Amino acid sequence: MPPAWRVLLGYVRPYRRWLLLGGLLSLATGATGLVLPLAAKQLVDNLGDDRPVAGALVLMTALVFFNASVGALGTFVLRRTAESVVLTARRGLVSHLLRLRISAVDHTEPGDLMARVTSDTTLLRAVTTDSLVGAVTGALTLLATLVMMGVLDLVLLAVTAGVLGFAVLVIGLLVPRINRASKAAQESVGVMGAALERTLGALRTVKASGAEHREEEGLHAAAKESWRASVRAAKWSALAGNTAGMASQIAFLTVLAVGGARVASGAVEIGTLIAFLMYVFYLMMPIRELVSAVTEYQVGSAAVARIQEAHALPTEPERSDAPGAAAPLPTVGAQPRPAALSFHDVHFRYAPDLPPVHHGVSFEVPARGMTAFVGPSGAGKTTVFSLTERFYEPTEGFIRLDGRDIRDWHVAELRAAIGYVEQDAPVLSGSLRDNLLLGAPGAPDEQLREVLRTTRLDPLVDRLPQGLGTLVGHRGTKLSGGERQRVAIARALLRNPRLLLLDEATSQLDAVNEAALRDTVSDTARTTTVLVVAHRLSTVTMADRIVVMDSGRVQAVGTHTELLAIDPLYAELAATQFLSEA
Ligand SMILES: Nc1ncnc2c1ncn2[C@@H]1O[C@H](COP(=O)(O)OP(=O)(O)OP(=O)(O)O)[C@@H](O)[C@H]1O
Repeated sequence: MPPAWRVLLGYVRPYRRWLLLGGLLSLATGATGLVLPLAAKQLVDNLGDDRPVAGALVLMTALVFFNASVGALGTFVLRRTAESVVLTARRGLVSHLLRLRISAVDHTEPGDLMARVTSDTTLLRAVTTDSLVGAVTGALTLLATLVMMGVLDLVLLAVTAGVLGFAVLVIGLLVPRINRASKAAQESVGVMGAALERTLGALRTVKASGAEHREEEGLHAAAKESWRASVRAAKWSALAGNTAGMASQIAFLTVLAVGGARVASGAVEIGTLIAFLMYVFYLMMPIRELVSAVTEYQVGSAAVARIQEAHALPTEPERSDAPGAAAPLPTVGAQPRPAALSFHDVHFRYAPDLPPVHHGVSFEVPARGMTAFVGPSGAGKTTVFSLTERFYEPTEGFIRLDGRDIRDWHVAELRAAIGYVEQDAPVLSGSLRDNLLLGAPGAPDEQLREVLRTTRLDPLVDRLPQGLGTLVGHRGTKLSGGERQRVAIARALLRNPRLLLLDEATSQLDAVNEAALRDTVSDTARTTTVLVVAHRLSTVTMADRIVVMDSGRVQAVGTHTELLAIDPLYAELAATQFLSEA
């Protein structure tokens, strides 16, 4: 992984002009601060020599106003740049997360990823202004102040440098501690995000299980851990900040004492000592800036590391000759050609440390018609769909859609050809219309009405006060299980798929709706290739072919009647579901 500063510079690059402007304004503010002591020296000298002081007073007033207004502008420009850096990081991360491989998502916690997008990116704000700009402006101002001090009196400069050198040593010891504590603090925010997501994402189950207290304890413990880590980081940062503050004060007092003696001995004038003391006072600002640059950099680099970790998660493969091409949208209105699907000796495991799920799966599904996949739980039926969608890649063997290896398809093109209804028929929060048009935003109203009729959703839409505009709640909680499934099926049909994958799509429907949907599927199968995974054989007895799977292998293929005669597993499944006589 590249070092944090290089990543940060990458984020900042598009805004370098703004950053430069902000930095210059900060420097201008610092420069006026440097001139002020000279004006004060002039004032004191003039007073001592009984000369007019009006000029020095006007200069000092002008400098104070200039300092305030340019300072405010500089702060605003830097803040704006920092917000832009946060925006760039967030956009980059969100775009990356949306393209993640499903296999990578399987190993992450959505709550932790959310924390990386929201909380970790926010920390870049401070690191941009305080670290990048603060380090440069702070160092330059510090250098300029030291030069001015040297011009005034070298002995007093040596005294100041001695005190500050000691502070730098102490702060150097604290820096690694700040880094470790910051990393732990941000990780604990991620852990808390994951814990929250787990509980709030299944609040009904938590309540039904009477587990509120246990979940509460877990969340409180995660919050406490986050507090503990942040407090540890705050402790080291405060110590570093105050070491710098204390060093400035010690320098001030030492200069006062040594300077007083030098004034008494006539080595320096009183005006010079006052100007020097003002510089020691002004020294505090760049020192604070530098210390905060160092501490914020530790916090920021921990955040950058977490953002980079998320960026390192693998994204989906795209066909090599079409990298980054925009996803083609499904053909609106027109009925596309149905596609054939075939698996050729497909072997697959979800992860290298997990047992294989497919041990050489082969089958051929011609274009058009309905094919059902049946078999015991865990046989690998849903995995057939996941591989067809290219959520995962087979470890051996290959899959063809329409005679073409699916690896030769652009992923977006492949998915545009497939309508997929997942096992738990997810519905996204938003309106019913948003959900239906998720995959086909340009679908004409006529087609939408047609699909609503086929999926028997039209009475629901008529009943709802806001019709298609009705909000369905988080994960569609305001809909019944059957309604959710029908919404998911309608959504898939609106994409005019060439291949429709229905996973347990009818399991939550009542008898009337199930029969209606069976008719819909049969109708669709006349113009499209339909694959159905079903446990209830009643829904698939009329399929053109049934693929029986067991333990990651295809055991038999045939029609319901053929399989009853030739396949003992199918006959057993049918017998347990009272379908043998069908
Ligand atoms: N994302 C995943 N990561 C790891 N293992 C998985 C994953 N998804 C499924 N599996 C495992 O793969 C095997 C096959 O799962 P699959 O969902 O394909 O079976 P299925 O035949 O559809 O079962 P069911 O009828 O119960 O839905 C199971 O043992 C399951 O535990």
